[in-house]
Amino acid sequence: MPAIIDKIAEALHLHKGHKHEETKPADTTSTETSTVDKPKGPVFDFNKVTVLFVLGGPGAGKGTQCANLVKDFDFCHLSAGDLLRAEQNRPGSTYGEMIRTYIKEGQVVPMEVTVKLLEDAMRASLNEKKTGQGWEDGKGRFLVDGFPRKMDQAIKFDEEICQSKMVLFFSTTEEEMTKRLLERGKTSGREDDNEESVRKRFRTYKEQTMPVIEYYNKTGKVAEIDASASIDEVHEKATQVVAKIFSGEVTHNTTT
Ligand SMILES: Nc1ncnc2c1ncn2[C@@H]1O[C@H](COP(=O)(O)OP(=O)(O)OP(=O)(O)O)[C@@H](O)[C@H]1O
Ligand SMILES: O=c1ccn([C@@H]2O[C@H](COP(=O)(O)O)[C@@H](O)[C@H]2O)c(=O)[nH]1
Repeated sequence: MPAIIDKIAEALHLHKGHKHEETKPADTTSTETSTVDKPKGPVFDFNKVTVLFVLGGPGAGKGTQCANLVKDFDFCHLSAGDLLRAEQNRPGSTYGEMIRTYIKEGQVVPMEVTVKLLEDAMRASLNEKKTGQGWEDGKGRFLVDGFPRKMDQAIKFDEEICQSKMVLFFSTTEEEMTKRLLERGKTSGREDDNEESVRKRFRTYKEQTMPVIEYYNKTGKVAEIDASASIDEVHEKATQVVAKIFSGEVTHNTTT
């Protein structure tokens, strides 16, 4: 493990038996109770916890559409970028400066940090005992937005946190995404909504995130949604796709 990852893992207590030593919501996790000599499996049970990954290029409209889908389907929306920005700004965080640098450079933060933030947020949400569709009997449903950005994150999350059900892939042209990001940059205050960072984010997207989408495409889990139209039109398409995923009508790759 490279030194920085080691340091991160140590501070996150990842060297000490990982999830099997942590408090878990009793009925959403795998069945093991002992902390030793057990085969590692996902922390959360796929049969109770539904995870839809939400991918697409920078500025494709992932966050916008997630906010709409939350209202339609009672999802818990977890944006990996938002969790990282919150950690960056948390007083006393060991990783604040490191996260700031990675985000400004459009690079993917070492996966241990992001996966841990997501796991903690999922656990907190499940322990909150939300009400609404899909939250009865210890169940839960999550839109994990802007994640996984890189193959190592995809494998780690599916194997150790929760097997994802499908990927919502919002696609549009780089030209349209750039236009949206630079417009957003006028008011967002985000340190990466400027021309230089946007260029770097697109490079990372092509080199590291597109292979993740290709990987899930090969495993038949990608629902591609054309995100070029207006927010309302894309929302309409996304709602139909998610409804079909929940009804079992969509179980393999689709394009809308
Ligand atoms: N269909 C759309 N048409 C026009 N503008 C849009 C559309 N969808 C989103 N936008 C706008 O584009 C900008 C980027 O959208 P959003 O933040 O949802 O993208 P994102 O994919 O989550 O971006 P990032 O990956 O950078 O976080 C926002 O200002 C949003 O209002
Ligand atoms: O899994 C992730 C997700 C995000 N990042 C970093 O955050 C920024 C911003 O992400 P948005 O989804 O656009 O809000 C991204 O460019 C990465 O630097 C990450 O490292 N890992």
